Amino acid sequence: MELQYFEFGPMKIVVSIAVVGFCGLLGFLYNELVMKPNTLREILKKQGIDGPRPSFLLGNIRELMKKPQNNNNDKRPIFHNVAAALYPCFGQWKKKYGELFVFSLGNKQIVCVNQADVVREITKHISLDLGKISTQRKEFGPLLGQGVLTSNGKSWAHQRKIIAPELYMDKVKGMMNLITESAITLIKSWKSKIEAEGGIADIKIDASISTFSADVISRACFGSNYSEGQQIFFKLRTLREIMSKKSLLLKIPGMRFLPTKSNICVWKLEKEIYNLILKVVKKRQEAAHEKDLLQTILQNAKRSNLTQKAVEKFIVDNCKTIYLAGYDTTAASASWCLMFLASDQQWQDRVRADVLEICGDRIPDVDMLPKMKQLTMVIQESLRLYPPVPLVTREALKDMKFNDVYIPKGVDIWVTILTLHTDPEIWGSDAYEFKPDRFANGIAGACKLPHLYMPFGYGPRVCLGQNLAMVELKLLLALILSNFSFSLSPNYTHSPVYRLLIEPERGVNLLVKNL
Ligand code: HEM
Repeated sequence: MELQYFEFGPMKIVVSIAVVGFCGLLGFLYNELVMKPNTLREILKKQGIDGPRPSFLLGNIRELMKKPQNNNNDKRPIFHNVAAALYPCFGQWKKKYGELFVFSLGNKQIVCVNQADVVREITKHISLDLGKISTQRKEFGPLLGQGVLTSNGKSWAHQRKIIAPELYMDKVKGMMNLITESAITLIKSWKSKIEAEGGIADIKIDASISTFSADVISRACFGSNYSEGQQIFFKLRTLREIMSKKSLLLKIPGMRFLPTKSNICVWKLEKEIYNLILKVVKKRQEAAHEKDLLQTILQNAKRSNLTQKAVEKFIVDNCKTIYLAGYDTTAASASWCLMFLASDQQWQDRVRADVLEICGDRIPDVDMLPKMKQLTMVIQESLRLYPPVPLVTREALKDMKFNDVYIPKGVDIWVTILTLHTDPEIWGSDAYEFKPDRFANGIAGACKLPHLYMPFGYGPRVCLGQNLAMVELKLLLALILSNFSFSLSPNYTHSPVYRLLIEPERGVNLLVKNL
């Protein structure tokens, strides 16, 4: 037999590397998209946790995208079953597969939990093994970075320890003057509109509410003002809107560098936000300033042994988190509260009477806000029906057990706040109605299982800004109620939409007049 020698020229080396690389890629994709998801599904299925069959690559994305047929121009009655309007598939899956079911998004297996005892165990869990969506998941990277909202383990604990004290109630009390000034600017702008329109103005309130909440975050946390932070907020909102539509596509390497339909490139937007935040930081470093959140973040970054680039990233990611987490959430909540008060004249009168009794003609201060019980009830009810963050996610970073349910490492857990907040079994047959009275005896008196009311999330990762958010909401609403009376404008179209937050897609139009 003759031996044949195989000569390796440069071309053959390149081809061999390409073939080996291609086979490796196929193997990797097969493992990620078929083997791993199937193994996890089998483990869950053995415990009776079943769910809709995933389609290859995209999982159940097609079902999630299906919306009930509706024409947004229709003037339909306002109906508060937001979950059914946004994601009918969740209701169908729950009906078919029970309180715990699994579905897929790409290679991710997600267990949706509606079972009260399992939710309780999850909310009580404090170990670092139950993390947030993993930082390795690049699709959310441009928006959230690796700040306190998305990091896990010791890195999260370190960041939370730095940021949390800056948003404790005693610090928020110190922000009252700033918040009041921002709210008064809004009141003045509405008064000018009313005057210009001859005594009654049709106001699309969203822009002014957003400016208020952006101004508060900029001034209270970053010592700048809205006009300086305006570009950052605008670009972050654009990025959030893109991410809410394209998060799965952005998993594909290279997608961040391609322009989207509206000709915006995610990578460029991310870079611009990065540079804008660094500009605010640089300005701060040049000028001495009183201690606020930005100052605390800067001091801690300086003290660390990180490289210059890592220090910058630490600062930018955490500033981005606070700008993002604290801005649109509060604005959306205020808009929904005003929508409810405008559509229910009795409640508007009742809350106003309460506010006026407490404040008279004075501007509300820190001691007055806790006394506004009727207003608190309206905010709580609005956050129940329209929680701006409709689901809270976790990832099992290790194999975990909640009651008898075994969740293998790598599976995501979704607690869908929106469905828990409107479950007739928990809230009664009037679960979809606006009835703030249910909170007359606090959350414990409002429903059978109070731990399932969680507009600010739960456990060790509960919202850091809830004190600030409640003070902002109360102060703004109290000032609006004591200056104006208002009703829904004929131009209002009820249009809740999910863009990582539940917000009114077409805004909220009110007819406003001076009291
Ligand atoms: C009405 C307004 C707000 C709502 C409904 C809201 C809701 C939430 C929810 C549901 C979470 C997730 C909690 C979890 O995973 O269990 C969260 C986290 C967070 N929120 Fe808020 N939030 C609001 C306002 C704010 C404000 C004003 C700030 C800051 C100024 C803020 C900062 C944060 C931060 C930093 C986290 C991450 C906490 C962590 O992972 O350790 N939020 N928020």
